[in-house]
Amino acid sequence: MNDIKLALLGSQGAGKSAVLVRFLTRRFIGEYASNTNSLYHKRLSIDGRQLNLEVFDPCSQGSEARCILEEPVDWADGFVVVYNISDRTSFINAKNILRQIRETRMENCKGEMDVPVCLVGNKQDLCHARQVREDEGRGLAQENRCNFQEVSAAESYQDIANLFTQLIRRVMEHLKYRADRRRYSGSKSMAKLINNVFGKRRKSV
Ligand SMILES: Nc1nc2c(ncn2[C@@H]2O[C@H](COP(=O)(O)OP(=O)(O)OP(=O)(O)O)[C@@H](O)[C@H]2O)c(=O)[nH]1
Repeated sequence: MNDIKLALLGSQGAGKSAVLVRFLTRRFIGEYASNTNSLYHKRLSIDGRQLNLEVFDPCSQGSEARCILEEPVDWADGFVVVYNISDRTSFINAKNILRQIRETRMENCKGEMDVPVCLVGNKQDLCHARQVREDEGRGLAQENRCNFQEVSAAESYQDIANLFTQLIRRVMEHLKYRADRRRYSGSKSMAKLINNVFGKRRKSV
């Protein structure tokens, strides 16, 4: 069974809990406690594979709260970064969060392929009050080589289910890549060791 760890990041009130609860329960619940960190668990089957999904929904992060961010950035295998399409400040905050994910990951996992991230523009039902155009969201996602989806946690389940499914697939590929890489560098250093021990002896025969 694979363990997959995701973290949801974004501004206060962007709808992180609403998006996650929609995915986990198919329901929209209007209000959520926002002063605690929550860890959700779910067993899933994707492409015939059984998965243990853990999702970390931290209490809100302001753009200045780098220390709160670093914990989930180290822990998670993939990220959902949520902004509210009717709140430009939340979009700017999402931009900062994407940069911080990139920087923290670059420091910790040198040379690894990009960690899977999905940028989500929530509250699509509030398009009459839109402050962030869809192409701006798409452009930011392209710059950061991540997936992008506009959704409405209030109105629809399917888009949210699709984005989580795609993200989980990318996380599984990423974890496999990391495991293969570790195995490869392990066997390379073993080959080096064998060469060091026996290579010299062979030369002197
Ligand atoms: N119209 C609309 N409102 C939404 C949507 N998603 C969430 N909301 C509302 O936005 C508010 C904030 O939603 P939350 O899910 O608590 O947001 P959050 O990002 O988890 O907020 P914090 O826990 O404070 O960080 C709540 O009043 C939700 O009912 C949506 O798609 N459309």
